Amino acid sequence: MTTDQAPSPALDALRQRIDTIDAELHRLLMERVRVIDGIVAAKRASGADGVMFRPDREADMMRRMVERHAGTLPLTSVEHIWREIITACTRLQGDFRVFIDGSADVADMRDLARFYFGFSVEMDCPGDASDVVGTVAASHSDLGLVALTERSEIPWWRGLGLEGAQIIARLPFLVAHERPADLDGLVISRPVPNAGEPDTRVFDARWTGLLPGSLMNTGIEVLSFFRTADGVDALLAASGEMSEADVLALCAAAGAEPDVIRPVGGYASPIDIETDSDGDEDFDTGAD
Ligand SMILES: O=C(O)C(=O)C[C@]1(C(=O)O)C=C[C@@H](O)C=C1
Repeated sequence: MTTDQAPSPALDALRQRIDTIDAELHRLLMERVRVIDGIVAAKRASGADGVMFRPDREADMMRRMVERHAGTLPLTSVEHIWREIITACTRLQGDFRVFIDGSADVADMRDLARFYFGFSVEMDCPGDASDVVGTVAASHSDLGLVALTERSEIPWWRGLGLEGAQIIARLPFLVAHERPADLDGLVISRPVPNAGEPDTRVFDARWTGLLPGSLMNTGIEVLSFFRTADGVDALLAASGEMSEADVLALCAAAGAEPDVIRPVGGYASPIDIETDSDGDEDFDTGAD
């Protein structure tokens, strides 16, 4: 049966070309999975266990994908297809679940989890962001997804630490004004074996007094903050090149003097796909 009233030889030829491309894509996917078998063996030989995600490697791959992309296929569609593939390839290395933050909008949170971790990953909602952190810390290789809000109802990041659950990625990775699955979120995991240096480091910082507006002018980003009775608990992001002492000094210069500052993870810098280095808008995100 054909869906076109008057199929033309030209249309037939184009469909044959599509069939050839689809068969080749499928063949390459199966070949990719055979390579993953080798990656599993290499990771085992190097003693890596637990979390199989390698966020720095994923970020590198995605950056190259953005650079080589051309044509009318929305970049976020390529991203989504690739996310499905990479999650399937990760699950072949060891099963994991994604624990989602129940304090965020459920539909937005599920969209975000599905977009980045695929349709077959098992999801669970243990409670709010603090419960996600605690559940991930107690797990072997599960991931957590926490929504990022400017002002937080709870200082959920207090449960993070470099030995337990920590921040490993920031979402969305491809930034555009309008895009699918656009909830701001952080991916939480137990330590990633042999992880490289992140572009951005994240700190739990606490001080007495107000949140100085000038803190943002120092190059430090306040990812989220919680007001305590006499001060502020903040989740701060700073360039990966800055040391803890640098961050402390910048905070002090802005008028906040943290009595606690702890590294709680880091992430690869998201890519703005609407503005390239020349300031041109040249990527189609699929937004209306
Ligand atoms: O390169 C790896 O370490 C892999 O596990 C492979 C792979 C992939 O499918 O490309 C899968 C998961 C990681 O997060 C990064 C990449």
